[in-house]
Amino acid sequence: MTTDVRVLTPADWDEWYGKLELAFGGVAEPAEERALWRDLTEFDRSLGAWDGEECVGTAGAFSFRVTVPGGAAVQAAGVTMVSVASTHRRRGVLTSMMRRQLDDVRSWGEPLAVLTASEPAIYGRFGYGIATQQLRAEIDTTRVRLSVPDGTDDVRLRLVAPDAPAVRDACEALYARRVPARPGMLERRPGWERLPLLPPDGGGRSTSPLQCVLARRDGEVVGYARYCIRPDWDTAGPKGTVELRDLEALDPAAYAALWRHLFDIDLVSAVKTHNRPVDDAWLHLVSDNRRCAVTLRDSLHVRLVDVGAALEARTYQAPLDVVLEVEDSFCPWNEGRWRLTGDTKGASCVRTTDSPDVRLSVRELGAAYLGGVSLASLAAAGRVRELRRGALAEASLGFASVVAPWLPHGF
Ligand SMILES: CC(=O)SCCNC(=O)CCNC(=O)[C@H](O)C(C)(C)COP(=O)(O)OP(=O)(O)OC[C@H]1O[C@@H](n2cnc3c(N)ncnc32)[C@H](O)[C@@H]1OP(=O)(O)O
Repeated sequence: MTTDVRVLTPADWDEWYGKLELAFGGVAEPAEERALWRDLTEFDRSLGAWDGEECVGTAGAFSFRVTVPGGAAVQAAGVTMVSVASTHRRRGVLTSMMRRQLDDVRSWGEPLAVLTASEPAIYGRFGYGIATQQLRAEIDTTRVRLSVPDGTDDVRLRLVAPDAPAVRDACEALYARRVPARPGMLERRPGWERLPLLPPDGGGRSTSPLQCVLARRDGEVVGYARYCIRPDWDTAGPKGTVELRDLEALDPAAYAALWRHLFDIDLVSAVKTHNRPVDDAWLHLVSDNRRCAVTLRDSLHVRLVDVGAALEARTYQAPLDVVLEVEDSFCPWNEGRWRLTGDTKGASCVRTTDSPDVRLSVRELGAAYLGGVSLASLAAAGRVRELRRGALAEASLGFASVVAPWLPHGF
């Protein structure tokens, strides 16, 4: 079998996207969501694998800018919409698309590729490491109490229509202010503001439409939460759930006021959240974390496409001067020794022939890159080797991030 991997044209999008849907089980997406993904598709960055006239593989790449430790926004290819037809699986079609895509990303001068995986086992072989986790929780609000900080009562909350242009713009402006504060967050380019406004549950009738509460202090918007309500009843009475989509706030009082609102809604007994940072502050406001059913799941996978540029683009929490010996069989241009020096102000990462201090593969570098996975813990798993005593601690401290990296939404 020979497949031809080529750039997607608008005329082929319907077949291409149909094949993607089929590979994910064949349940058609709601029309609004499908239309959004079509509008967001960057055709010249998307690939199809063709067996004659038939599309048998898909892979897209959005143009993202992702926050890295230190607050810079770094260009990244947001790898997405990857699939191979069930008739053509396990014959190397994905591998050929990943080969072409990473070569393309390199030629575009983007130091990073990032993705979220349908299954975490797929992408390590291509040099992606799991860099962020998402925290999921189902909080029993009949038993768990919140302690809120001073000033919470000064925050005024209003229920508003989430898609009213002024509301949407206020939420986007606040989101944009939050982006540099946390590694892993994505700048939202025009069009992407539609993503958090998609109807919950595909517009089905088992949940409420999306609701939005805006937090204001002295007239200024200081936070927002968007959620829906899934009502439920049993013989004992109401037991609905608040399903939180997103929540951003500029300060602790606004943040606490929004969470208190979610806890206080009548006729519900749980707040469910499927994607929060692992260091989210509500974990310290609750009276009983055992009744919050917290779980973690892998989220953003990071691939350093240009090791030197990527490591220079971020800052380091503690001064470091280490020689990294990098293995990268899939992108051999990264292989070899790199001297990384840096601190909180900036960094340099250049080729060297000096003796290596730490040996690791590009996958481990990707995992550690945003500061949420410690090089020391990877070393404890045998995935990073310390070759100079003290170098591992130096590198681990330097790479760590003060706030946990987090990807706020899928793509
Ligand atoms: C970023 C995103 O869009 S994530 C979405 C990914 N897509 C899906 O999950 C949709 C359903 N699945 C599929 O479409 C396909 O099975 C894919 C894309 C996951 C894999 O495509 P294939 O063409 O079969 O992969 P390919 O033949 O190139 O496999 C390369 C290697 O990956 C391995 N591999 C492929 N899929 C998986 C998997 N799901 N889990 C673990 N290993 C896998 C193969 O065994 C092979 O290993 P080897 O090199 O040791 O022999």
